[in-house]
Amino acid sequence: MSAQIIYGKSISDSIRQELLHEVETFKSKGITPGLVVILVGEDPASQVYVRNKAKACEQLGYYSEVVRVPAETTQDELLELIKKYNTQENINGILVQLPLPKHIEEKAIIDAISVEKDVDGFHPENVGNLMIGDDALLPCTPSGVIELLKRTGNHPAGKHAVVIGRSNIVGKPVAMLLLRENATVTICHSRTQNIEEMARQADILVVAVGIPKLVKKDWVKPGAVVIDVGVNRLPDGKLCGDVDYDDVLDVAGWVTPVPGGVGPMTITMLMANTLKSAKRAHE
Ligand SMILES: NC(=O)C1=CN([C@@H]2O[C@H](COP(=O)(O)OP(=O)(O)OC[C@H]3O[C@@H](n4cnc5c(N)ncnc54)[C@H](OP(=O)(O)O)[C@@H]3O)[C@@H](O)[C@H]2O)C=CC1
Ligand SMILES: Nc1nc(=O)c2c([nH]1)NC[C@@H]1CN(c3ccc(C(=O)N[C@@H](CCC(=O)O)C(=O)O)cc3)C=[N+]21
Ligand SMILES: [Mg+2]
Repeated sequence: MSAQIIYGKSISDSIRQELLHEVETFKSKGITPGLVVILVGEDPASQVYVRNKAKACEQLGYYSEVVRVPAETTQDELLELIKKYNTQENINGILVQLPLPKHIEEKAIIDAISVEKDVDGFHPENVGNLMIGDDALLPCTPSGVIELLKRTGNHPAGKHAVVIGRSNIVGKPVAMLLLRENATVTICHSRTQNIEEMARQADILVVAVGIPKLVKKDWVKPGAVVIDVGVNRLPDGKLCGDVDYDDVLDVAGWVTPVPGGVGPMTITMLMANTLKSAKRAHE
């Protein structure tokens, strides 16, 4: 038996097609969604994401700006830039690429982005609304994971979901969304004991750690759905996930590849959030 592959790229393409129809209706009223991506410094990995985001904007006919500022930019300068885009009417979404250089306090930057334009869903008010279950701008990678599950018929309700990783960007919010979808959720992290055994209890295993090929076949319950959020650049320049894809292939029921799994969904959910924000701005 071999796992079914969850082609995030093609699911992402069909969601973009759905979005395109909505965008066209919206644009016929003379309104264009706008996104700005702010990139501090020259991190080559970030450059790729930024390029993919700009490409998605072009594909959907959004207005898009990419602002590149040097790594030495001060926190105050960055705050000024955010303030400008908070009030700029043709911009509905502001994304500041993380991580930021060490001299800039991430929290201060995230707090400064207006809640309505926080298309990453990282602002404390959006995080709070996610916890409470109110309609919020949801973080892109976590909501992309939920879409992948639902669109492959792997509905989380009643399932045991194990999330490995507890970052504010991925692990914690994906756990919260799975809970919202009525899964029973376990969160594992670097201090978890017997992590393999924990993972093996999962009907749905979501891995967001940042260690190449950490998860092997003995971490996976036969038939489980394995969602690999990890994007790691190997020394040879290739991308790989946090899951040893080839190893788990004959144990898992479903598995996402890297690249072509969660990554494209993240960008698509960003586009969806930007449209949502644009619609709200014109209600
Ligand atoms: N596909 C996409 O769109 C995206 C992909 N990513 C990728 O996902 C991965 C995770 O990103 P992010 O959440 O930001 O990473 P962080 O480094 O912020 O968090 C990593 C988490 O993994 C935990 N961890 C570290 N080592 C182990 C271990 N040996 N066993 C169990 N848990 C461990 C940490 O635990 P502790 O809290 O105890 O330190 C932490 O909670 C990265 O590869 C990143 O590139 C990220 C965002 C979007
Ligand atoms: N404010 C902020 N928001 C983010 O959402 C954010 C961030 N900062 N910092 C970095 C992480 C990482 N991330 C990815 C997005 C897309 C792909 C992606 O498109 N991946 C493609 C391949 C891309 C490639 O070739 O490198 C794939 O997996 O198929 C990967 C990773 C968003 N992040
Ligand atoms: Mg991090």
